[in-house]
Amino acid sequence: MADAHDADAFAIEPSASGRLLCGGCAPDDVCRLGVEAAGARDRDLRFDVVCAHSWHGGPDVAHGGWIAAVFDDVLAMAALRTEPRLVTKSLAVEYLRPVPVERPLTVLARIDAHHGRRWEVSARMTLAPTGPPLATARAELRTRRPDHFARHRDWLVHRPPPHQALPPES
Ligand SMILES: CCCCCCCC/C=C\CCCCCCCC(=O)SCCNC(=O)CCNC(=O)[C@H](O)C(C)(C)COP(=O)(O)OP(=O)(O)OC[C@H]1O[C@@H](n2cnc3c(N)ncnc32)[C@H](O)[C@@H]1OP(=O)(O)O
Repeated sequence: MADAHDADAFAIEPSASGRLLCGGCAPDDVCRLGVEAAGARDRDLRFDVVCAHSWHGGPDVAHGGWIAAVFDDVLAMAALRTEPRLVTKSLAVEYLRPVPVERPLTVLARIDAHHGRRWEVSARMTLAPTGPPLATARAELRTRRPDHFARHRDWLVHRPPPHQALPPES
């Protein structure tokens, strides 16, 4: 994991059990969103996904934010095999049918195009093992510039949180 002095050394590496996990999930070696990589099929990466009841938004149906987060995760993973230093630039989700909680789901994700730092990726979510789409997503990813996190920290250091701001001059 990157330390405070070299945030740009941050890159996803397989966890103890071989999973590719984000920085928040890696210490516990489990994806809190319920996403498990399940292999490749033609151009698609396949993921087994279950929405825990705690992520419900309506009665026994998934919160749309959980669906978007799952897509963000799998779309990054689709490109991660080639490029470990990515960020999401844009993400568009189509919510087509309610997504049930506590039901096995399948998500297929693929790279549609790649030019330089720019990646276009897409994914679809169905009931497992297949069926009509419940939701689909498209995203544009960027390969991070080498100083991405350092630039962010430099930018932030000049914008302290309000309680640290200097009192107004009397
Ligand atoms: C938190 C990171 C996690 C990464 C993990 C990924 C690996 C996956 C791993 C494992 C499986 C788990 C999956 C998890 C997946 C999660 C993926 C995410 O959700 S990533 C988080 C959400 N996305 C962002 O935080 C991007 C925020 N946006 C940006 O940083 C920029 O807009 C960016 C890089 C997308 C722009 O790229 P350009 O190529 O279009 O343009 P340019 O020239 O680089 O920058 C344009 C302007 O944006 C600002 N900007 C760009 N980068 C900046 C930076 N680092 N700090 C401050 N400002 C920046 C500056 O104003 C700049 O203009 P001036 O250079 O000043 O003229």
